[in-house]
Amino acid sequence: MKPAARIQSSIELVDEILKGIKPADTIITDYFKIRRYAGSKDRRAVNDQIYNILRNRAKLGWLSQKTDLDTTAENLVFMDCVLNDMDVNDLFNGEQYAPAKLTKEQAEALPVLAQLDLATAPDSVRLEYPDWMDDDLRISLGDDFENCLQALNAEAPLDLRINSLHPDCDKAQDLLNKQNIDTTTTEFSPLCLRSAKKVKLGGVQAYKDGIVDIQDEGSQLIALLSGAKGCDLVMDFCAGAGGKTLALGAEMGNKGHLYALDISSKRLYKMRRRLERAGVTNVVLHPIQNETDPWLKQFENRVDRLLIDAPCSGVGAWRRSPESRWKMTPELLDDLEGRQQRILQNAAHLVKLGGRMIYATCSLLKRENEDQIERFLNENKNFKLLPISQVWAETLTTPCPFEGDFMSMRPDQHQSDGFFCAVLERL
Ligand SMILES: C[S@@+](CC[C@H](N)C(=O)[O-])C[C@H]1O[C@@H](n2cnc3c(N)ncnc32)[C@H](O)[C@@H]1O
Repeated sequence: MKPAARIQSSIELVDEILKGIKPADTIITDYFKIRRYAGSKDRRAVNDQIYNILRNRAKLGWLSQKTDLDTTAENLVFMDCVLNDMDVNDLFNGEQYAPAKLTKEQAEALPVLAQLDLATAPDSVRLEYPDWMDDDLRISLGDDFENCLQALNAEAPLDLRINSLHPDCDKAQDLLNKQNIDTTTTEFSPLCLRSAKKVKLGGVQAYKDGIVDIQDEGSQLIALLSGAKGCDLVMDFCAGAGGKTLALGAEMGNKGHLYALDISSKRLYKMRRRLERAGVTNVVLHPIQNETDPWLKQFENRVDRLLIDAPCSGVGAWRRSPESRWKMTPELLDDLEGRQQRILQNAAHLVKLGGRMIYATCSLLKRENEDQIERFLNENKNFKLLPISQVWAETLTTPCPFEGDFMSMRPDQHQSDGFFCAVLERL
């Protein structure tokens, strides 16, 4: 593809992504599936530009206000090209497969764009977060506010979890290496291999054979801290498509019973193929209506480990889906907070005496994390919070980086996505 044709592809894709119907990566994959003429370099160039635009949405919005350009796909791509010193007069040339010639407004914007200094933009623009989250983010991130938000807007590495159930698990890194996938081990999860480069895993044998699966290091740690090893009855209450269920099943060595529940049967049943590939056989998939589903009654006071990987704002995963930050609203966040409270409150009775409830989110907001635990403990004197260093020492061999009660993984400090975890024991 000629450079101008790549720009035209970016415009078409951004236009589709702005509709907000499907996730960006799905839209990009589908787009290139039917455009076989695009080579891997073309795809990479377009992909990089799209993600650059998604990571700089607030900045491009601010520039569009200053230049009186509407935030259409054409204008966003145009401004991205200008910011990256591309020759827009050459690229926007109106030829076949290329973008239309520069409009009068775009041409007039060029000298204005050259003068604008993004460093003078408000924090929410510079650091790419919704303005309404300003107080919550400052309260939650404290002195790390700037560093953490910058890290949340950077490209994420690919984290893989070694499947300890597989007989070749010790060879995982070598097997990946043989397919030219360089990985490093990480500091906290003994099962994590990290690749700095994006890799399409579909054709990778170690992935197809279930020796590794995709899982961020922070998410791996939550499964390990759950301490499911040796337990008879473990429940993954918000199992989704099974990221943590797979890891819990491996920890249990396929012994005992692992119930994976979710209100979305569609998401839950997506797990089947992953379970098969990983050779996890002790899982029962069960969709529930909600946290008060009568089916749950049979498990009252019986569960050894109850993992609540609660629905949340996903702030900690912003670097993986940069566009998600603009989909959250104050109303949605209030609603999520209510749901988190209800799930904690209604599922807690399932835990047996001496059993543990593990509450986790991929959020960094205090109101979804520490505040939820504080509220729950105030209302439920039959639970106590275990210091995370104690739980870590029981379940992991790596040094615990946390001194307080909670695990709080952050991209700026631990190079993982943002994850929170608290472990409570039933008294
Ligand atoms: C953070 S996601 C789970 C991710 C998953 N555990 C993983 O590791 O891949 C939260 C899940 O909670 C589910 N959920 C929301 N409300 C729920 C409820 N009341 N009871 C059970 N699951 C619920 C959502 O459908 C969603 O799949």
